[in-house]
Amino acid sequence: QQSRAHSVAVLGAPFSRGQKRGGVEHGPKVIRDAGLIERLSGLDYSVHDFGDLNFHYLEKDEPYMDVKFPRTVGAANKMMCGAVSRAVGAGHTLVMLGGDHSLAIGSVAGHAQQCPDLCLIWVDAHADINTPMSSPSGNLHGQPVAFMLKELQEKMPAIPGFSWMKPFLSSRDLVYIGLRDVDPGEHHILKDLGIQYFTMRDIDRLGIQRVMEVTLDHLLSRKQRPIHLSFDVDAFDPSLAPATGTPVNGGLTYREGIYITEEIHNTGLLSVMDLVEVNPMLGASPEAVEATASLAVDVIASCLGQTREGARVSIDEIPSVKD
Ligand SMILES: N[C@@H](CSCCS(N)(=O)=O)C(=O)O
Ligand SMILES: [Mn+2]
Ligand SMILES: [Mn+2]
Ligand SMILES: [Mn+2]
Repeated sequence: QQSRAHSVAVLGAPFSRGQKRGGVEHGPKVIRDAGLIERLSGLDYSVHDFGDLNFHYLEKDEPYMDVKFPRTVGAANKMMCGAVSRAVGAGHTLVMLGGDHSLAIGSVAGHAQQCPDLCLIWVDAHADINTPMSSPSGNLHGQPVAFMLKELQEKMPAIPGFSWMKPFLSSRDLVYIGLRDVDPGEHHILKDLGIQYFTMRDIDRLGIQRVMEVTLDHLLSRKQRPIHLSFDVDAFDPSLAPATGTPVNGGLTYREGIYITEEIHNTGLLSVMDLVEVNPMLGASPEAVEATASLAVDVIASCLGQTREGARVSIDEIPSVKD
């Protein structure tokens, strides 16, 4: 048996109140049903399935400054923060299964409690960096990054449910890949803060190999540090990942997405990853749901060392060809 060099923990986060479309709370189940644990068990990790967090949807949770379900989302992220901090503190590489992208607030905050020098790679069609004032929808799954950034602190009102956290991330420690649907307020923030981002146009111009080279150089050349990958399945083209809440045409190809995750694996620095926004109720057919969930499993497995060239095994592990 290969040495189990690392330990990976899987944590389900069945949560949907960062947006309005029901079903994304079933994301963890369909990703597990697509064989996630089995696939990870075949890699060089010991796999611990922590099951699903049990979130409470508060009955009374009136909008605040048009922000929807602030107290429910805030409480969910406080729970998420504690769970992620404990898992990383126990030495696990962590895979968080969403659930909507508002959960990244707690996931990255919990990771930062253990690894304050972490860097964040956000793979998404969207920037998810609206403030409560700039958000066109009031949905908190479009705002998580704004809650993390120290440079936005004076622009962020005190939202009920979020008094437990303080911004912890510097904008230089964040890179976006896959953007193609950015709101005006978000674009202003990206430019104002000088955040490094690669849109789908940049990927068309530079190619994914160069995008990853620049991304990893930007984040790691000064200092090697833990990587948090927050991967929204809607980064992929909707033809590949149809079962998601905010699909946008012209997304990542399968090969681009897998190249991103292979390069992140090869740094040896991946510490926490989120795989969010799989919504099985939004697939037009069972096949569409299965395709989206199976893609999520491929992305996670590739982050954790599954390769397209095959795994290195000792010769005596290869079943001899029976004559
Ligand atoms: N920018 C829009 C859409 S945000 C889409 C959120 S996600 N997590 O990327 O699906 C908004 O803020 O409502
Ligand atoms: Mn998105
Ligand atoms: Mn997102
Ligand atoms: Mn989405």
